Amino acid sequence: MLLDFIKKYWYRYLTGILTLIVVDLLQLYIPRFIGRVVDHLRSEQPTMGFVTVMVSWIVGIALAIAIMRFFWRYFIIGNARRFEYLARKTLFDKLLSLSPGYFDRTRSGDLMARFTNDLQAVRMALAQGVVMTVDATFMAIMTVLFMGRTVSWKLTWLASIPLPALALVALFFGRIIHNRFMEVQNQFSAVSELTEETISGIRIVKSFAADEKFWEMFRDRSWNNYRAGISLAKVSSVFFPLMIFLASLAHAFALFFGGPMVVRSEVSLGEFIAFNSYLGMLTWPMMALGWVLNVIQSGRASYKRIMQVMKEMPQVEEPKNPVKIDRIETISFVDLTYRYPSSQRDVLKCVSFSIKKGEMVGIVGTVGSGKSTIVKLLAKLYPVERGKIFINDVDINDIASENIRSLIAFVPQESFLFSDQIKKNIAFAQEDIDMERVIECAKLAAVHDEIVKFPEGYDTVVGERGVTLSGGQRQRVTIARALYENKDVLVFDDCLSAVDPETEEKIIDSLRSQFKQKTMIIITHRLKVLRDADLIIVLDNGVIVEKGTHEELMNLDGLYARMFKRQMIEEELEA
Ligand SMILES: Nc1ncnc2c1ncn2[C@@H]1O[C@H](COP(=O)(O)OP(=O)(O)OP(=O)(O)O)[C@@H](O)[C@H]1O
Repeated sequence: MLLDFIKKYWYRYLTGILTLIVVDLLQLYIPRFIGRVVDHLRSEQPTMGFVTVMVSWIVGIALAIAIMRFFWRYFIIGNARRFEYLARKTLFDKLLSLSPGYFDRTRSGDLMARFTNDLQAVRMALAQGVVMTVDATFMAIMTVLFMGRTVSWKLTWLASIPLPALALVALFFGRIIHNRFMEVQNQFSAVSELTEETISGIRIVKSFAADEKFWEMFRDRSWNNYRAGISLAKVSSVFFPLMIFLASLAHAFALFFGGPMVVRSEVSLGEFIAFNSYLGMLTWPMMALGWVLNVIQSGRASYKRIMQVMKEMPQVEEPKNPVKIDRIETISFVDLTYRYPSSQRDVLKCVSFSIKKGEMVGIVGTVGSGKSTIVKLLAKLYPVERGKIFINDVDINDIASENIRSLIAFVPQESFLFSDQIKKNIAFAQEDIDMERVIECAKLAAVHDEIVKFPEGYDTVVGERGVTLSGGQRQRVTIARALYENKDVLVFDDCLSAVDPETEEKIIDSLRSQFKQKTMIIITHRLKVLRDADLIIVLDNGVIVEKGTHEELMNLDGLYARMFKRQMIEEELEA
C-alpha cells in the first residue's frame, strides 16, 4: 500500500524534500551575514550602506524561508495526510469486504485502534519522520561544513566534543520516553474503553447494582493512567535539562577554545558569533535523532498492524464467473454438515430440506441447535462447501454474495439501529426516501402507530443504538427496514422476541396475506406463530429431528408437540 502510494506521489515528496534542503541551506547564511555585519561594525570605517545591504539580505532570506516553509509543509505533511486519508478509506473498504467470521475473532476496540492510533503513527512517520530525517542529516552535515569552511576546522572539532554525548543521551532517553509515552497511550485507551462501555451499558450496570465495582475499576485505571503520565513527566524532566546542559557544554567549549583564537586574531569576532549560532543549529539534529528513530519505528510497527488487516482475505470466496439469478424460485439444503471455521464441532449435521417460492417455513428447536446458522449460511455470511446449498438448483458458491443478498431480506436477532432518523433507518442505504413506502412498511411491521406518536414522527432521531425506542419498537423498525426493499425472500431470525405474542402473530399474518408470492423463513421460539406454515423444521443439537406441518408434527407427538403443549399451558397460566 505504502509503496504504491510513493510510486504514485513520489514527485510531491521530492519537491518537499528539495524545498526543505533549500530552506536549511538558506538558514545557514543568516549567521554568516550577521557575522559579517559585526566584523564590518568593528572595522575602521563602518558604513550604514553595508549594514543596510546585509540587513536587506537577512530580511530577504527570512522571507524566502517563510514562503518555502509553507511549500515543504504542504508537500511533505500534506502528502502524509493524503496517505492517511487514502489508507483509511482502503482499510474501511477492506473491512466491508471481510466476512463476519473475521469480526467474530477480532475485537472491535482493536480494529478501532488501527483506524486511529496506528494510522496516526504512520502519518507521523511519513510527515515528521521524513522531515526530521532529512533535516537532521542534511543540517548536521551542512552545519559542520559551514563551521569548518567559513570559521575554523580546529574550533569545529573542539566545540563538537560534547555532541556525540548529546546524540547518545538523545538515543538512550528517546527509547525510554517512547516506551513511557506508549504506556500513557495504553492506559488512556483502557480508561476510555471502560468509560465508553460503562456509558453504553449503564442500564445493565445500574440494574445489577454494579456502580461500586465499576467505580473501583475506573479509579484503578485512572490511577494507572496518572502514574504512567507522572513517570513520563519524570523522565522528560531529566532529559530536557540534560540536553540543555550538554548543549551549553558545547558552547562553553566553543568559548573556552574560541575566545583565545579571537584574541589571537585566528578567527574574527563576527565569525565567532556566527560559529556560536551554527553550534546552536547543530545541537538540534542531535536532539532530534532519538525522537526521529522512535517515530519511524512506531510508524513501521503500526504499518505492519494495518497490513495485517489488509492481507486478510474474505472467508467467503466470490465465484470467478458468477451465475446471475433474478428471482428465487427454490432453496434446497442437501445433507449439510457444518462447522464454523473457528470451532471444533459440527453445529449442523446432515441437514436436508427444500423451500419453494411463496412458502412459509418455520425453523424451531432447542437453544443453540443451529437455527441461525442455517439462515446465515444461506445468506453466504460464512463459507460453505460445494453441493450443500442450492438456489434455483444453482450451488450458492456459484452465485455472487451480493446477488443473493439483493434477493433475501435478512432480519438478524440483534436489532441494530443507526443514530439517525427513523425514516432513514427504514429506507436504509437508499439515496431517495419513498415516504409512502416507509409508512407502508412501518404499518406492516405494526410500528407505524407508535412512530407517529413521537413528537417528530418519522423524523425522530434514534439515539445511539436506538435508546429512545423500546426493544420491541426497535425490532419492528428493523423489520420495516427489511420490507422496504421488496426482496423475494424474508428471513426473520427470532427478531420478534421483544414483541408480545399477539403482535408477533399479527405481523406474521399480515405479511403472509400481503405478500403471497414471498417466501418466508421464520425462526422463532413461539410456535403458535407457525400454525399456518407450509413446513416446520425442528432442530435439536444440529440435527433435524422432525419436519412437517403443524398438524403432522402434533400427530407425531414428539419434541415439537411437547414444546407446543408446554407453551399453550404457559399461555393459559399467564392469562
Ligand atoms: N460465529 C460462530 N463461531 C463459532 N461457533 C458459533 C458461531 N455462531 C454460533 N456458533 C455456535 O453454533 C451453535 C449454533 O448456534 P446458532 O446461533 O445457530 O443456534 P440457534 O439455534 O440459533 O440458537 P438460539 O436459539 O440461542 O438463537 C451454538 O453452539 C453456537 O455456540
